[in-house]
Amino acid sequence: MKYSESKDVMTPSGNRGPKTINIVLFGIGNVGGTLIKQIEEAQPRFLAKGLQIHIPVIANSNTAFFAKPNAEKGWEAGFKSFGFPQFIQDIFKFVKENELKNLIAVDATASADLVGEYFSLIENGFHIVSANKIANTLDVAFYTKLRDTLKKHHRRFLYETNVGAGLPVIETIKNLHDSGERITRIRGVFSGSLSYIFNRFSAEEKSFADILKEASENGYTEPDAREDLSGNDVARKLLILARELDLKREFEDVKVDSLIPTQLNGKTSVNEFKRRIDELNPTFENKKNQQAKGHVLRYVGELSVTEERLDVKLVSTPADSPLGQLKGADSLIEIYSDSYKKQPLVIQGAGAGKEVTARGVLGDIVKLAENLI
Ligand SMILES: NC(=O)C1=CN([C@@H]2O[C@H](COP(=O)(O)OP(=O)(O)OC[C@H]3O[C@@H](n4cnc5c(N)ncnc54)[C@H](O)[C@@H]3O)[C@@H](O)[C@H]2O)C=CC1
Ligand SMILES: N[C@@H](CC=O)C(=O)O
Repeated sequence: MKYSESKDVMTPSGNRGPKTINIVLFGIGNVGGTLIKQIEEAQPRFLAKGLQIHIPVIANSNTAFFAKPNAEKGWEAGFKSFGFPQFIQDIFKFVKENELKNLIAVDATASADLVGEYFSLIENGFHIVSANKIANTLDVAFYTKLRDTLKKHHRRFLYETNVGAGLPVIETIKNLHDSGERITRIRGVFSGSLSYIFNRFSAEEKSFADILKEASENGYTEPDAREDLSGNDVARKLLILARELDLKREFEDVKVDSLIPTQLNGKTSVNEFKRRIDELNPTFENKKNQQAKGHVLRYVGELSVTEERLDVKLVSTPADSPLGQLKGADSLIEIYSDSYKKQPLVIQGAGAGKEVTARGVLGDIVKLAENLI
């Protein structure tokens, strides 16, 4: 498994060649697959700015593909024909043998197992960019240990897409907080998939189950849509923001109203859940019909920083309110602070979707690359 990347060569004008970043990509579903496409398309622009992004290793849950240099185009065929069973130790061996530098592991999975490998990735020289929210929502002991390990090995971990997909939510909140602003409350629609579902369900005569299926087909839901419907995904987002604000809260501290009816909760497998998805319909038809006139359903998260309270719930809100007017898979996040007391700072836009999320991941990669030599 030899991979000879184009080395840092001198150009005829005497300038150094482009700075090369080596990505090991875990997950080639909606986000990972789109990320490869976006990197290929943006490569000429990166090169013009002196940056070259290679993806020498592409892995899904069971296969790893060790690519040839500059051969990312058409990686799917290579992946199928020349993929190896995926073992993290083989990836470490490969990057070592090929002396690959500026290593970034991109986690575009929803896998807890991969998060378990973050420490060995860091110890083997990788920075991490993650769309996966799990590492930031395990217990505080794990959260702290991860940051201590990153510090010890001088590695970075960027995860802007954990909240609001491609929207600059974490960055904005972090900038405010780090500059001494006292954030008091963050509230809004944090789930792109549930925004899409309730925006349409409130306005159309289509069944809840049918709209949910379309949300999954569009790549808005989690790989297991029950993560969205249970409220876990929004709870994770609130917890991530709370921790950015130095609140040492645990996942169990988030008060969540699950949208999964009791008979489908708990022990159903993903496949059984999909088979019985129509059982969701009566519950949501009732909720829709029991509202006051001119009201719509929205699934809302609220972090009250001053009270250290995290709540996730379904509300009925006037159709002409800011949340009531949401369209598509938009998120709307209101940030209240000492400077934004009466009128919140508002971030709004697509809160899910493979294009916006992959672009957000690529944004983190480029940001990280700026600080590499
Ligand atoms: N789809 C969206 O709009 C957004 C997704 N995200 C996050 O991005 C992540 C990926 O989402 P999607 O691409 O929609 O999911 P997906 O289900 O389309 O793709 C997941 C991929 O991960 C792979 N995978 C699973 N376990 C793995 C492992 N141990 N090692 C390597 N690969 C593994 C699967 O084989 C699959 O290729 C999730 O954590 C999700 O929460 C974040 C923001 C928005
Ligand atoms: N499933 C999530 C995707 C982004 O995090 C959502 O619906 O918001």
